[in-house]
Amino acid sequence: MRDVAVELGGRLVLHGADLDVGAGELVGLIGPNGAGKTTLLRSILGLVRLRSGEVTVDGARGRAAARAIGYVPQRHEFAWEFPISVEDAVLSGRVRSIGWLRRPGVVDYRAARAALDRVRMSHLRKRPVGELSGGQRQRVLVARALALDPRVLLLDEPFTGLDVPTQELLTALFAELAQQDGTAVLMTTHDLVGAVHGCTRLCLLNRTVIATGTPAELDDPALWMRAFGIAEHSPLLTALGISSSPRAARAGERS
Ligand SMILES: Nc1ncnc2c1ncn2[C@@H]1O[C@H](COP(=O)(O)OP(=O)(O)OP(=O)(O)O)[C@@H](O)[C@H]1O
Repeated sequence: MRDVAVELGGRLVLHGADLDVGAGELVGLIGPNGAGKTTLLRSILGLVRLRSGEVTVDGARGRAAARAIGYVPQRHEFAWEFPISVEDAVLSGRVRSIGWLRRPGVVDYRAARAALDRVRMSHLRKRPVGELSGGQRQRVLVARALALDPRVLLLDEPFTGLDVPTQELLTALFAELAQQDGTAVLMTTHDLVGAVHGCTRLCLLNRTVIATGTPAELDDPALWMRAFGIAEHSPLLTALGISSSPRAARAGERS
């Protein structure tokens, strides 16, 4: 993503945003409410018009770029009242490959089962999606995104409202997808402590990219204060284990 600006409702919600996510990386996209995290993901998916700048995914631009991407939206964005089974919901993630009017074939069912296995949901594959708990729904959305074996995985707040075992299951899965499968994973989250411990790299966003770097490289309170608008002695810095004396070296900081 190079110098991306997005205007929504007449307001500039993202400007000058530069970000690279490489194969095998698990990048945490973090920032306060309204920072533009979802908008940034949507701009990668080609769902919002860029006012300026460009996004390329695996060499492709615009909607063509979306072919390489598996997307997990926020849970409330999916139509859970739709009368379909878990398996059908996951198969809907393969619609680009199956085609809208075709019936899924053996290959499609096999891929859906494999994706459900990865989130430990195979035993519920015949269950109507409307009967699932919040954590089970989240796992279905992840399986749906994995059904086409994407090279890039975009996750919008995947941990919201999940219990600790489900969080741990998904955290391990995202790490495995990055490290073993070489998937490029970009995830928005408000679980900052989890992001610091689980991500290979972080991107601090507040309408623009404030800084990117490994958690160790972002050990500078000034960056977090700028991104989150917090004070020098905020408990957040203590919780993240970031000392309150600014460092001279500011890895990846933009002027
Ligand atoms: N369709 C829209 N029309 C106008 N403004 C919008 C639209 N969608 C989002 N915005 C505005 O864009 C800004 C960024 O929103 P976005 O949802 O990307 O933030 P976010 O970082 O994901 O926030 P949160 O952490 O609260 O989910 C916000 O000020 C929001 O009000």
